[in-house]
Amino acid sequence: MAPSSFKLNTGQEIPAVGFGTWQAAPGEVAKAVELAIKHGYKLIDAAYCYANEEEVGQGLKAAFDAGYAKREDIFVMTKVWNTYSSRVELGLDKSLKALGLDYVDLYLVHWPVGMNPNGNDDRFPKLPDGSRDILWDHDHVATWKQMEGLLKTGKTKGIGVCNYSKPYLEQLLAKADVVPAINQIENHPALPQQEVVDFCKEKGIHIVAYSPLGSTGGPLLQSEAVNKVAQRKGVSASTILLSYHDSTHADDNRPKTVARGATVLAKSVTESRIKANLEIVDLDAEDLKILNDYSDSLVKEGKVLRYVYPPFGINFGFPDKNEGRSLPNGFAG
Ligand SMILES: NC(=O)C1=CN([C@@H]2O[C@H](COP(=O)(O)OP(=O)(O)OC[C@H]3O[C@@H](n4cnc5c(N)ncnc54)[C@H](OP(=O)(O)O)[C@@H]3O)[C@@H](O)[C@H]2O)C=CC1
Ligand SMILES: O=C[C@H](O)[C@@H](O)[C@@H](O)[C@H](O)C(=O)O
Repeated sequence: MAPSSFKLNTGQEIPAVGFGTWQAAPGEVAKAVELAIKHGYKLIDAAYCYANEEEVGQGLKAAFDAGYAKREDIFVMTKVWNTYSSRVELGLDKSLKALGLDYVDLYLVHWPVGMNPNGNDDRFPKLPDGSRDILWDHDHVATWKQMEGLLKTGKTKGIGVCNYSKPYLEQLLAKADVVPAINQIENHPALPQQEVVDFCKEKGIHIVAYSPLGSTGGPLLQSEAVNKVAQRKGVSASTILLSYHDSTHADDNRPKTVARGATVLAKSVTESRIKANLEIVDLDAEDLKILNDYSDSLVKEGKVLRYVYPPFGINFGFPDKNEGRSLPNGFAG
């Protein structure tokens, strides 16, 4: 049986399946969050950068007012955006105000990068040539030190990161007093990211997989390997892509490689999909072999599919993206 939650290194329980809010447009995200909680989601993922936290907050309030859940039963996480990387408490205060909450369950670094806090836009400052206004001397470890300071404020119960590769995590852990509770990364059979997944497991950092369907429009739903498993199981391709993360050792005889034991976040503003995405099935060794063979072949051919890679121009240390400039305390190359 797939687990319904995982224990973090903070002692908190994080649900196995969560609800994403990126690109959920104003006008639809409040209802989507309310419906998600109504149908049983216990984890909501937000971010300052999504510019829709106020509506996410309205959805939370509507769900609480309707009695679908209590605040303490819902795990809420949000993220500090890059223009706030040197003022993380201000970033958190703004998110809490927008969400209408007095604490979040996890506060995350969204990307290990700083962007000009005094640039021409609050979220996406640009230079005259149209490129992002990056702080090239930004030290992502200094941001983490500020994150650690938040724990004593009571405004967040835990802290974590997103989009950290193994080399970046090594830099962070060398100077950290608090090990991140989670690393939220793009993860699916077409981007297994085994290097960072294994490293996180070794360090007690829980993986939260984003864009499990391949992000906008769910392109991975067309994958042949995924559909083959879906047919074997008599379920939809989306159920397979979501179950891929949650599968653990129901049966200890399974090869270790099948146990990802990660939390997965899926986004939808469509009620039928919101409901359907809660369905998790147990994948057996043969199912996982089909998916893992697909992953292995993409890795071997250098053809993994990374759908979310914003144009920062920075080398974040992911093996499939060895390009861009390095940051101090970042990827050494
Ligand atoms: N930390 C980070 O940097 C990142 C975090 N995230 C988080 O992860 C969440 C999930 O990732 P996201 O990139 O949104 O992409 P997903 O992989 O969740 O895919 C979302 C897309 O798939 C569609 N969809 C959802 N369910 C189904 C279904 N059952 N059948 C067919 N289509 C479906 C949605 O359409 P529709 O809504 O129209 O139904 C939408 O177009 C984000 O919303 C965000 O919270 C994501 C990216 C980066
Ligand atoms: O969380 C989702 C993604 O990371 C998203 O926040 C970024 O891709 C952002 O839109 C950007 O362009 O930098």
